Amino acid sequence: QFPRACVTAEGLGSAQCCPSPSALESDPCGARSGRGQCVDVRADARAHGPQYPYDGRDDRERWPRRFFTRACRCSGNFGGFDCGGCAHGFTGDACERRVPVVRRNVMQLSAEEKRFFVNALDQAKRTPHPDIVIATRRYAEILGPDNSTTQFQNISIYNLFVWTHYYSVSKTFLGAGQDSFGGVDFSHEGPGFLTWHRYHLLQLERDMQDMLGDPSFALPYWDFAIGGSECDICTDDLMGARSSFDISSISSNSIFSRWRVICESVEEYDTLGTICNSSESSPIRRNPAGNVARPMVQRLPEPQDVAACLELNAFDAPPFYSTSSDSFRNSIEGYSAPQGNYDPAVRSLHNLAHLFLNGTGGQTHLSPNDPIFVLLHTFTDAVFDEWLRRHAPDASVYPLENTPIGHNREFNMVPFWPPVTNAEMFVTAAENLGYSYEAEWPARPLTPTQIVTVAVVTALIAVAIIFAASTCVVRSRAYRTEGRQPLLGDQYQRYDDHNKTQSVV
Ligand SMILES: O=C(O)c1cc2cc(O)c(O)cc2[nH]1
Ligand SMILES: [Cu+2]
Repeated sequence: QFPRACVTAEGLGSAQCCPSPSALESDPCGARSGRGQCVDVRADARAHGPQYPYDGRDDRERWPRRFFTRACRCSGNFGGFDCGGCAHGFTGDACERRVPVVRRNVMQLSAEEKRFFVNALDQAKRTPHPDIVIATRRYAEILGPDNSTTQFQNISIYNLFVWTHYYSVSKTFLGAGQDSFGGVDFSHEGPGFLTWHRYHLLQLERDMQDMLGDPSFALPYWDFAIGGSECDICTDDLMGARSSFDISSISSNSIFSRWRVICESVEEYDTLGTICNSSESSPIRRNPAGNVARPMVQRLPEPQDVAACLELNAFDAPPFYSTSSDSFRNSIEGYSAPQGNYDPAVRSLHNLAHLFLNGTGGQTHLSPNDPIFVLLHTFTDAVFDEWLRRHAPDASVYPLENTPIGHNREFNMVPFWPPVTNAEMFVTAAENLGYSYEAEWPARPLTPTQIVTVAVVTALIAVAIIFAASTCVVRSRAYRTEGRQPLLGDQYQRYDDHNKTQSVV
């Protein structure tokens, strides 16, 4: 994805993408007013893991340098591909004013807020992106036959969100007649899973803010860790109920029954070496809890699964892949159990929520076509943010090298523009990224040490109470025994006193 202003044959030839924020004058990146500067794009050259064995065969290696080597870097609170906009959470001519962007539980929105959100998504599905276009061919074929046209297309704001995900997971084309290579994923099965999806949501949220003219617009989230086999957001006031006529379709009362998916012809792209374009095809398919062949994915994650993964101390662990154990990232992504142990049969948390949907939302090349993707991923990002908050990690906790290609700390996330590294998203949202979550987290489960401590303290207290009570009983018995053998004089004295009191009354 690149700015429309950059994808002319001339622009690609120069390998520079530094547009001017004002259409009236040439002022790359708004440098004259101090908004930003046109700089060389740095791309990570450190070793990646063994999963990807090629070099130079894929446009996404050392992203985005195959296409452009110079881009805008914005100063202060300025932002955007030409520095004509503001960083997230800022507004005003000089981007000097903070605006709160608070992501809330979608189930707690009022009826009017729900309607507004659904309509805003539908507007994003229909509104062409004002600035960004998508490549529909690999770089080798990006110029048209006359060498003056280029293979890019306009796309709607929401479909761009779908396309970026597809592009990041697509296979490497190795040539006509050869199988494409599928052991590559620039946004899943590695530490970049959380940072990539965080930026993906930020881009959609920002595009929708601009579309709505409201810099405080916030995407809500779906707390999918509610257990059971009910999709609580699958109602016609939110993501659409089940159709009464087709178990895998959305009810015609929901606007989402009219949505059509993009990027469906994945076999064609992989055999011909083409790329998904903005053409829409069939409706969204969804059949929550309906995968009869896989009982394991018929129930949503449990609240304690979230509590358990938040307890994991290590952000990620070698080999920084979908096989990692004791990795917070692999647990929330859902390839290992919430407690951290890797088991190839397990699907938990984020992955389980995808597979539970059993349809468009459960296939990586298509999943964002179902708008539930947005809410599923804001929740995943909320858990990531809570982990960052509790564990306060240093930047060095994110691995610098030997992760699967695309996932090293300084790698520019594919295919975002302007370039943004995984490291830039490995920070707490409220303080650094201009948005926050309104969320409550399930109580932390006790550790074995804490359980033993509580048991010992409880036992000691019980012993103390029993000891005190038995001492009292023994003493009062002794007292009463003494009282039954009084001195004779004493006894008459007490009897007298009693009578006196009575006579006064
Ligand atoms: O099989 C999985 O675990 C699985 C499916 C799926 C779909 C998707 O869109 C994701 O982002 C992840 C994912 N994992
Ligand atoms: Cu996902």
